[in-house]
Amino acid sequence: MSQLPTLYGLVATTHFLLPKLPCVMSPYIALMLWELVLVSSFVWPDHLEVICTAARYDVTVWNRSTSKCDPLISEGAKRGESPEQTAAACDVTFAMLADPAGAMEVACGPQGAVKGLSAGKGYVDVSTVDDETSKAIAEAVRKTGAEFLEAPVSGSKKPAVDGTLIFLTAGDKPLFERASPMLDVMGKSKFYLGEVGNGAAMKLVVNMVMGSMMASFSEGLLLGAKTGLDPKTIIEVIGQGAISAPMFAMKGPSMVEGQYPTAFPLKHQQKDLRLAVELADKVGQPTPIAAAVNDLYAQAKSNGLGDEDFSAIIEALKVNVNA
Ligand SMILES: NC(=O)C1=CN([C@@H]2O[C@H](COP(=O)(O)OP(=O)(O)OC[C@H]3O[C@@H](n4cnc5c(N)ncnc54)[C@H](OP(=O)(O)O)[C@@H]3O)[C@@H](O)[C@H]2O)C=CC1
Ligand SMILES: O=CCCC(=O)O
Repeated sequence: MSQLPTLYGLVATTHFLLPKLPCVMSPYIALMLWELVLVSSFVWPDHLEVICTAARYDVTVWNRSTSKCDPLISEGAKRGESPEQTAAACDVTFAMLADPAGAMEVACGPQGAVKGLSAGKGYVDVSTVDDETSKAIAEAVRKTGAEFLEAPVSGSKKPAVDGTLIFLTAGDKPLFERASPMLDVMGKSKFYLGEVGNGAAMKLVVNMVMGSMMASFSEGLLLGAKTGLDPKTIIEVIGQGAISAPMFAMKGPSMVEGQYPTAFPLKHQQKDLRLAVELADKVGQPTPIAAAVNDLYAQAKSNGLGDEDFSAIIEALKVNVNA
C-alpha cells in the first residue's frame, strides 16, 4: 500500500468541494477512502463501485479557514498544517482556489506549496484562473523539479458530487498520465490540451458562453412574464427546441421561484467573464456581448448578489424601466 500515490485536496470549499454528508458521497470524500471500509448506507451504488475500484488514496487536506476541513478529517483525511507542509507530505497536490490571487498565494506565498515541492512530485491546479497566473505558477513549480498540470473543471456542485466533472488539462504530460486515475474518480472526462494556458483559455471560453446564456435566458423569462406568458411554459418551450440546455432545465424552475441555491457563486461567474474579456482583449478578439454581460454581473455583485448562485443574475434585471 505504500506504493499508492497520496493525494492532497489543497482547498476544500463549502460550495464546491464539501457537499453535505451523509446524503451524498462526494468524489473528494471517495478519494480519501484508502483502505477504509464504507459504512454509510446512504452511498449510492455507483459511488460504491467507483470507490471500491478507483478511490484508494491517502488524503491530506488544508484550507485557509481550517474548520472547513473538519468533515473530511472526520472521514479519515489527515490535516495539513500549511500548503508547504501538505505538498511536502504528498506525491500529488491538487489546488482549488477562488481566483488568481488566491491561487498565487497558496502556490507561491510565504508558506506556499512550491516550498514543499521537489523532483518526483506533481502540482495540479484546478482553480479557474487566467493563463498568465497559470503560467507563473507552472514556472515556480517546475523550478523545484516538480511537474505542473492546470486542470480547471467544467461542471458544478452536482457533477462534483457525482464524479462527473470535465477536466480541461494542460501542462506536463507525464503528470497528466500519473494523475489520470485520480481525475477519473472525480470526473467523467478529461481533455489534454497541450501547453499551459490552453486549459485556462478553454475554461474561460466555456464560462464566457455560460454567463451570457444565463443572462439571455433571464431576459427571456422576464420579458415573457411582462407580456403575460407563464415562465414555466417558456422553460418548457425552450426545453423542446434547438436552444434547449441542461442549465436552463436545471436552474429555470428555481429562478421562477426567486430561489438561487448556490452551486456556482455569481462572484466567480463575474470573475470568469472579466478574465475572458481580458483574454479577448489580449488576443484582439471582439467580445462585445461578453463585455456587456460582465458589466451586468459586476453590477449584480456590487448589489450584494455575489454569494448567490449565478442564476441570481435575473434579479439584476428585475427593474421597471417605464416606472
Ligand atoms: N462552484 C462551482 O460550481 C465551480 C467553481 N469553479 C472554480 O473553482 C474555484 C473554487 O470555487 P468555489 O469552491 O465555488 O469557491 P469558494 O469561494 O466557495 O471557495 C474559494 C476557496 O478559495 C480559498 N481562498 C481564497 N483566497 C485565498 C487565499 N488568498 N489564500 C488561501 N485560500 C484562499 C477560500 O478559503 P476560505 O475557505 O478560507 O475562504 C476557499 O477555500 C474557483 O476558481 C471557481 O471559479 C469551477 C467550476 C465550478
Ligand atoms: O465554473 C463553473 C462551471 C459551472 C458549470 O459548469 O456548471
